[in-house]
Amino acid sequence: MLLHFTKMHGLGNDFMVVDLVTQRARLENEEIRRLADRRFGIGFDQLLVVEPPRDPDMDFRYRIYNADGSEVENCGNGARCFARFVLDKRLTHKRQIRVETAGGPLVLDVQDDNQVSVDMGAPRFAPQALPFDADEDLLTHRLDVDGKSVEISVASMGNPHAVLIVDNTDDAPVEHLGPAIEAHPRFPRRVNVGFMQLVSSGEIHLRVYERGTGETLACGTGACAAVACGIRRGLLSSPVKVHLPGGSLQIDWAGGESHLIMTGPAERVYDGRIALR
Ligand SMILES: N[C@@H](CCC[C@H](N)C(=O)O)C(=O)O
Repeated sequence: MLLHFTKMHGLGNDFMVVDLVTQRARLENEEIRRLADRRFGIGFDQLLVVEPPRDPDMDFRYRIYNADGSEVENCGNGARCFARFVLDKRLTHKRQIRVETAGGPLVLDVQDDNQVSVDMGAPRFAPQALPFDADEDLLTHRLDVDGKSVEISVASMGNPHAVLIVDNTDDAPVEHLGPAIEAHPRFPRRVNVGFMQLVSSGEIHLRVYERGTGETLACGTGACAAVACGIRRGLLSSPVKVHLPGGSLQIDWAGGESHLIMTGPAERVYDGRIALR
């Protein structure tokens, strides 16, 4: 069968977006890995699937798969592309869209300048929220990696994040520490790893080694987690501009149980069809 899809990106974090409201398909793990391959397939960091909601108070169900085929709880850059996609494909006329994800509900707001703001919910720092093997909810934790002790903060944005502060993201040890922390036994469901350089109380540089994908040009939930950890530690104050290799996002967060708002662009690249095996 031929599956219609749209290739999109949010700051270079790229997606294959598939409408399973008007099409039928079974996308198994092996098929997703084949489609994600940048030489033998379409190539993407995440596959985003639009499904009808199971909860009548929601507009859609938003499902997310990493390039390695694993299904995950949340994707921030993907959420902005999801909103553009359902409007462009006329699956809704609403500019405020409520979606259910495996990590909880999200509210997506498409603005007049085509920027999309996403209510990402409240960050959670308790180790069991990720999960992370630690006795207490601390601002920072020590983690032994390859015989060295590194300082991390942890946060869940529906999906799990570890955040390290580095002097300069340009020469941060992303390729070495990223995979080692992603697969660290204290993170039983693996983790996304952010490397944050503080520029001022309202500006950071960030690189993210994503669980199930590797380093991407931008990670929306990673930006939210880094800002939440920075504000909680008293190092940042809202709003914070986050500069990622693919571009910049704005994150607003008043702290505590308040919801974090992420604002940034969402771009369509092309529409296509591909034969499924
Ligand atoms: N690119 C994303 C995050 C995608 C999921 C992540 N790799 C995970 O496994 O949790 C974003 O923009 O948030």
